Amino acid sequence: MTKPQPQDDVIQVRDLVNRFGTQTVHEHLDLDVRRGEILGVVGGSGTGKSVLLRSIVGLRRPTSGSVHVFGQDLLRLSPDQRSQVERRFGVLFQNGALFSSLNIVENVAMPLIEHAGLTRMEAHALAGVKLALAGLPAGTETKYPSELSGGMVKRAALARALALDPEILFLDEPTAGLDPIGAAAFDQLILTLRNALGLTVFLVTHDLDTLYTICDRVAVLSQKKVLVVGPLDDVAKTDDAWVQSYFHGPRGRAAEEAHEREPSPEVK
Ligand SMILES: Nc1ncnc2c1ncn2[C@@H]1O[C@H](COP(=O)(O)OP(=O)(O)OP(=O)(O)O)[C@@H](O)[C@H]1O
Repeated sequence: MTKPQPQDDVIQVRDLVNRFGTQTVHEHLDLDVRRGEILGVVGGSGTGKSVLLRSIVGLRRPTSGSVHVFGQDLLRLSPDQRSQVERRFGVLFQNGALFSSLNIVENVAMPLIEHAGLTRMEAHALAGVKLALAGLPAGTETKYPSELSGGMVKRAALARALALDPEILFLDEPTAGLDPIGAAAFDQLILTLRNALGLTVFLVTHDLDTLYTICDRVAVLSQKKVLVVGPLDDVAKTDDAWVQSYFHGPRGRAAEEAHEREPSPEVK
């Protein structure tokens, strides 16, 4: 008989506390992220979704508690060891965060030159592949971020996040500011990339359509912790005022009905 295997978690957050002065954002927060899943993280404004993401990727030292990514605590590693782990994940921040003084291909090539030691020519060739993977039309490589639409900037930033072939992709509000058609296309791109590359995706979002269309599990941040985490249908039944008004308010019902009309065949 096969011995049951422990859950294959790539991220483990335990007893996390984050305070800013007298404000407590997280109090004893626990969360596991499973290999290969798309986890949607939701919660009211200011519940600490971005602070959680920043704590996991090592950009913020929590007040207390622990965060392990691939079993390693980033804040306890030497700079070299840390850089090895950081190469295994890519981050797409809310505003895209491209360098305005570099054109698109230079933006994507930068991590390949800095972290993978490629020559400029090699990095530009590979950056072109990543841009195509992210769905950037040919001819946009030499444009500057200010010359592209919001949707294209997101795709370019996604290409940069994918530059080093990460195993985990962190996305902070990826569809914010996109029109519904652009947002739906971006959702499909994330799903396709996860399915093709086996990525694990940690996705902070307010977008109900994204949750219904591509997320395997949803984590709700409320009352300074993860109030509930699980498949969306289970989470939506939680007896909590915010959960009920979010999932069963007019926008929640519209997203659910749209999903029932056109369920995504690709979600695991
Ligand atoms: N560097 C900081 N200094 C002080 N307070 C901060 C800092 N970063 C975040 N906060 C506070 O922590 C709280 C959580 O912020 P966070 O950006 O994580 O919320 P969020 O859930 O992502 O919100 P939104 O959905 O509006 O983006 C907010 O009250 C914010 O003001």
